[in-house]
Amino acid sequence: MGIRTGAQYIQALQSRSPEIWLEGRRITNVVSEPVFKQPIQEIAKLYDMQHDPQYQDSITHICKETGERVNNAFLHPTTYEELMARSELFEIYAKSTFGLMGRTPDFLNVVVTGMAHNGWFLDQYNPEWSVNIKNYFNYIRDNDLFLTHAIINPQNDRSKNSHGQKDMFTHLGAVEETPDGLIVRGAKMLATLAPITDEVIIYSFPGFAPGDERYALAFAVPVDTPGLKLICREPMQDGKRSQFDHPLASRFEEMDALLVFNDVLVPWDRVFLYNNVEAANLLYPKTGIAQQPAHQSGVRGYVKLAFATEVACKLADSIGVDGYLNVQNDLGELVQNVEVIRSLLRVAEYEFETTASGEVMPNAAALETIRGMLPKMYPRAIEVIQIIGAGGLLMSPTGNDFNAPEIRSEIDKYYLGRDGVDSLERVKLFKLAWDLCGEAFGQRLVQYERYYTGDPIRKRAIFYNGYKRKAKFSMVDEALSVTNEFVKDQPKLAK
Ligand SMILES: Cc1cc2nc3c(=O)[nH]c(=O)nc-3n(C[C@H](O)[C@H](O)[C@H](O)COP(=O)(O)OP(=O)(O)OC[C@H]3O[C@@H](n4cnc5c(N)ncnc54)[C@H](O)[C@@H]3O)c2cc1C
Ligand SMILES: Nc1c(O)cccc1C(=O)O
Repeated sequence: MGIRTGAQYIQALQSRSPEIWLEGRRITNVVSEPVFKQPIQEIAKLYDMQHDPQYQDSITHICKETGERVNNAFLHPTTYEELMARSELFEIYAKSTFGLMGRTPDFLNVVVTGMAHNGWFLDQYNPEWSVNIKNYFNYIRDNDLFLTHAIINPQNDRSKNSHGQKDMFTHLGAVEETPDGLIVRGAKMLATLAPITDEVIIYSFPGFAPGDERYALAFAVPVDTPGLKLICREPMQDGKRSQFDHPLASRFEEMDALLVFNDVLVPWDRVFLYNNVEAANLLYPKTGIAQQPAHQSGVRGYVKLAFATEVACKLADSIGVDGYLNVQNDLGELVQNVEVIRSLLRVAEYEFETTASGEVMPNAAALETIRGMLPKMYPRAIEVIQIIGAGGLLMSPTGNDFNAPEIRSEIDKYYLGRDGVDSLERVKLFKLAWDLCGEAFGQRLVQYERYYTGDPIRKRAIFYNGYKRKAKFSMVDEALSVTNEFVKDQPKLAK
């Protein structure tokens, strides 16, 4: 089939009935549920862009294997040009949502592309696993599917491993093997956008210890597989608030869900890894499934940071405060942060790395630096919006107030901005800013940037330890060499 349209994506959602729970209600028709309606439209738009002549050549290509047109997320990059074809896709998709939706279909499609093309890794443990992931890759590519994923255990007692939790199946684990497949039980989090996806893929960040064998798993199943429950967090909008009052929150909320597996059967051909702690721990660092999606995250994060920076600048200009030195200092800092991320992305792409199997990967150090810096830069951009908007952010009237003739003249008089900025323009801008910096929707966006890639503190520590393993510190040795002769009888220290 190749690339789907938005209508085909929505039709597929309508054809299934996954077990979705939202505020204590079982959702029977996800497409007509107000909370999901607009986010579904935003994803459908991405599918439609694949057919739009303005974007088609930038975000899709003809698959060499099938001759069909498929999305660039399924392009296995072996050249710089192919890496950039993916970069272009990431940027076009991110701009379509101002970077506010992190788990658009390209993200996990890139993960599966990476996993499937690193079959050598799974082959070492079980050749069937690499065949399974390759077939799965072909399936999602040719049907243009949208995946969610859950790679974290539920947050119960983090001081204990999976096998040390109170109940053996709090964390998702294998219960038994059957001729048809593996029976799995327990929960996994945090499956962003799960209710409006086609398939669920499970694997894990490293961290398994001996004894965790039953939890060392990777597999994929359709989102409506019997026994799989999706328990949504509280929504941050009800789907009925106006786009005037909440121009971002009303459109771009990504629902997050806990996935509960109640003795779910995973067919053997959908098992990619099982019962192997070493393989589960090495899958993420060894196969590029960290590096390739970090390219998507970096580009998307760049767009989101640039968007928040634009909002801060427009806000300051609209009320005539951007002539003040303190405000210029804050805004200049944000613009420089955007430039830092843009530059790091270019380094990641120009200084690409080619693996032994010929896969071109964006430069790991540059991507990891983005991963380390965005969790600080994005919250800072939001803080600057809060500081510049100050009390005004809390004072916006609603769209209905503009439509009430009895107060319209007061609204127009007391809500206008600097010369040339009328009340409507100023209020619209402040509402946009409040969605980003005040609403629960905006707070989730901050939390996403802090944690989407794992704990930023531990990630930075891993980054430093990797640097230290390779570093020679030769400049320091060279600088100290002039002092070598000064002290007589220097102790000979082992290097
Ligand atoms: C909005 C959002 C969307 C997300 N979407 C997805 C998704 O689609 N799919 C998915 O799989 N995941 C998703 N994630 C999950 C993300 O991967 C995790 O939030 C992240 O890995 C951190 O894990 P945690 O939330 O369980 O925090 P925890 O690991 O429980 O950490 C809690 C606190 O304890 C500290 N801590 C915990 N353990 C240690 C330790 N061993 N050493 C030192 N300090 C420790 C941490 O530093 C942190 O301060 C999402 C997260 C967010 C916020
Ligand atoms: N956060 C990630 C994820 O959820 C899946 C794959 C990779 C990442 C990452 O940031 O490395």
